[in-house]
Amino acid sequence: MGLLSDTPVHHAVPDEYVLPPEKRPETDEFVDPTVTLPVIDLAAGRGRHLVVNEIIKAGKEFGFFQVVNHGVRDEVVGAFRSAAAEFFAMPAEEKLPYYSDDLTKPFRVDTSTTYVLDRSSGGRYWRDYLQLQCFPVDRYSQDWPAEPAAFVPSLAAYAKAVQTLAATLLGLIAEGLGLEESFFRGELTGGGTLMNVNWYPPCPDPSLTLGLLPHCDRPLLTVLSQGDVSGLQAKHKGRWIAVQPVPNTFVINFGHLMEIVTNGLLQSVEHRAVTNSSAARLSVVTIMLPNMDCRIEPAPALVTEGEQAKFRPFLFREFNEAYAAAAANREDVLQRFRIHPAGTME
Ligand SMILES: O=C(O)CCC(=O)C(=O)O
Ligand SMILES: [Fe+2]
Repeated sequence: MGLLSDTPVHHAVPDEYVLPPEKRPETDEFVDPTVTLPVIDLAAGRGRHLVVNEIIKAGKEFGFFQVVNHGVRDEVVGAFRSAAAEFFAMPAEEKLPYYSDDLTKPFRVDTSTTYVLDRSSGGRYWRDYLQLQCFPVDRYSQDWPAEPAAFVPSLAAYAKAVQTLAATLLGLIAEGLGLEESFFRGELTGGGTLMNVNWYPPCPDPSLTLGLLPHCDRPLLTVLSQGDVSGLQAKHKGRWIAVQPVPNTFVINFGHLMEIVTNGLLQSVEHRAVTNSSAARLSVVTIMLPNMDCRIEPAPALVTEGEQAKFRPFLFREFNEAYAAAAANREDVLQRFRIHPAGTME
C-alpha cells in the first residue's frame, strides 16, 4: 500500500513516481499563456438562445469552457471539497479499507492512473484519487466512508446538484445542435454517475512528474470543480493552454462519446494535470455514463447530407473495455470506432 497522501510532506519524489524523460511535462509542446477559456454565464434571464449559442461556439472552438451562475451553491461545493480534503488527510490505516485497483468497486481509493497500458510502461502519476459511484445517491451512499463525518451528507448534496447541472447543460447542448432537448436523456446518461476526486499533493520537483497524463474523458461531458489552485491544461491548436481557476465556476469539457454522437462536431479534447511545489490541489470530476448495453452511434440528424457517418455503431460495454485498455491517447481510443472512407488507408 502506498498513497502519496499517507506521507504528510514529500521532500523528494519517490523513485516510482519519477516519470521516464519522454513523459515529463517539459518535453511537450510549450504552454501558450495568451489563450484563455471562455467563461459562460448561465444566469437565468440571460436568454436561453444566447447561452446555447455561446456553449456551441466555445464547444466547437475549445471543447472546453467554464460556467458561472450555474445553480450549484458555493457552500455545497465548498463543503464537499473540504470533506474530500479531510479524507485524504486521514492516517494511512483509515484509508486502507478502501484501497483497491479494482475498477468495478463502487467506492475506492488508489494512486496514479487507471489506464492499464500506461500503468505497465513505467512511472506513476503524482495523484491519489477516490473513484466512486454517486448517483442515484440513495443507491450508493452506504458505500461511502463514515469518516470524516461530513463526507456522506456533503457528497449527497454535491452529487444531486451537479447531476442537475449536467442535465441542464446537456439539454442546452442538444438544443444548440438542433436535436430534441431530451436527446441525451435516457440510456445515454442512464448508466450511473461516476466521480473522480483527485488529490495532488505539493510535489518537490514538478519537472519530474505529471498529476495526470494527457487523456480524453469517456462521457458526453465532464463537470469539473478545480478549486483555486491551477494545474489543469488543455490541448488547443497543438499547444497546451492553462485552464486558470475562476472562483465559483465549473470547467466543462466534452468526452469521446460527445464527439462520436455528434459525428465529430463537438470534439473531445486532450487534457492533463501538472503539479506544483507549493500547494495541494483537489479536483472533483463528475461524469454521467451510458447503460452498458446502450447502442452508441452518430445521431442521424447530425450526419449531414452528402457526408457519411465517421464512427460505426457499438455498445457502450465495448467502448468501455477499449478505453480502459488504451493508453489514454485520443486517437488510440477513437480509431477503434472510426469508419475510414472507402479508398483511404488507416
Ligand atoms: O485535475 C484535473 O483538473 C483534471 C482531472 C481529470 O482530467 C480527470 O479526472 O479526468
Ligand atoms: Fe479528464
